[in-house]
Amino acid sequence: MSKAIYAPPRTALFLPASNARAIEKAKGLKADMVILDLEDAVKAEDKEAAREAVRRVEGFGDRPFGVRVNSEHSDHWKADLKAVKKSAATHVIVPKVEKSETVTYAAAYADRPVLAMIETAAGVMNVGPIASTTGWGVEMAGLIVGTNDLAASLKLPPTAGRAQMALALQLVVLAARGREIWVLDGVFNRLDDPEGLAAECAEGRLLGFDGKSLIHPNQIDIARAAFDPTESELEEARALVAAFTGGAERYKDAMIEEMHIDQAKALLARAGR
Ligand SMILES: CC(C)(COP(=O)(O)OP(=O)(O)OC[C@H]1O[C@@H](n2cnc3c(N)ncnc32)[C@H](O)[C@@H]1OP(=O)(O)O)[C@@H](O)C(=O)NCCC(=O)NCCSC(=O)C[C@H](O)C(=O)O
Ligand SMILES: [Mg+2]
Repeated sequence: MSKAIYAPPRTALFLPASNARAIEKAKGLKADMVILDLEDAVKAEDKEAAREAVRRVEGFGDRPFGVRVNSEHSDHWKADLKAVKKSAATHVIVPKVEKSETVTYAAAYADRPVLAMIETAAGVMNVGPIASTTGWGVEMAGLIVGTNDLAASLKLPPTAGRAQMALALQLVVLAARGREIWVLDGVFNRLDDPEGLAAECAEGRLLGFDGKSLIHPNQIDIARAAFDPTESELEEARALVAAFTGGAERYKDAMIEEMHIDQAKALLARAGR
């Protein structure tokens, strides 16, 4: 299968592969990536029909289209990977990854670039090798944090928040940046809390995530705005690039060097996507 090159998604919308209405709706939504779920969002009795839907969907225009399979410990693992192979999906999303071999297996069976979900303590402790999986035609596309399962795996009490998983989030970002692959933040469960979502997206961007995984259409615009550079960031980047002549220089009240210009150019390129 020929593989297109995509920019890292700011917004990756999950929806149950068993929900035909949501699949139709997603075609007209502005999420950068659409992910059909075969795992937690699909009831056991609907799994086969959901796989059939995955095989039938023609795609979502020129956007990346992922399918999340059930985990390697489930009875659905191989059937799901086979369905992905027969589908128009551009990526396979593998949940609860704890070792490189899982990525290798999924890549071989689904014949798609892999986004590995890191959502257990064991996955976090092994995230470096997982992000570095190579060989056997594996294309490691990126990492997604699964914050709900991670909270359960860490045995966090219901009152815990993101602060209590900060180290895990940062380890995932570090592993992805070390391999120059995508890294997406976990979902925000509260459907009617736009301020809370905006705050969590802003925090995710500050941590270095490329974008956020989403569960509802009303989350798309908020997440997209949070992960796009602001006008003042862009103005500052343009001014910095224009001012720089080389070496170490004073710019306003700070020292700038080549790496600051590279960062500014990357920001401008991101805005021009
Ligand atoms: C969470 C929901 C079950 C809420 O459903 P509902 O209350 O029915 O939504 P609304 O009535 O507000 O929907 C309004 C319209 O929008 C469409 N819709 C809703 N959600 C989606 C969606 N995700 N994609 C596309 N379209 C969507 C409805 O069909 C309505 O359309 P219309 O009929 O035209 O009015 C539901 O939002 C949902 O199922 N969300 C996705 C759930 C999911 O995929 N979960 C898996 C990913 S979560 C995850 O990965 C967690 C991770 O593993 C971890 O451990 O953290
Ligand atoms: Mg999960």
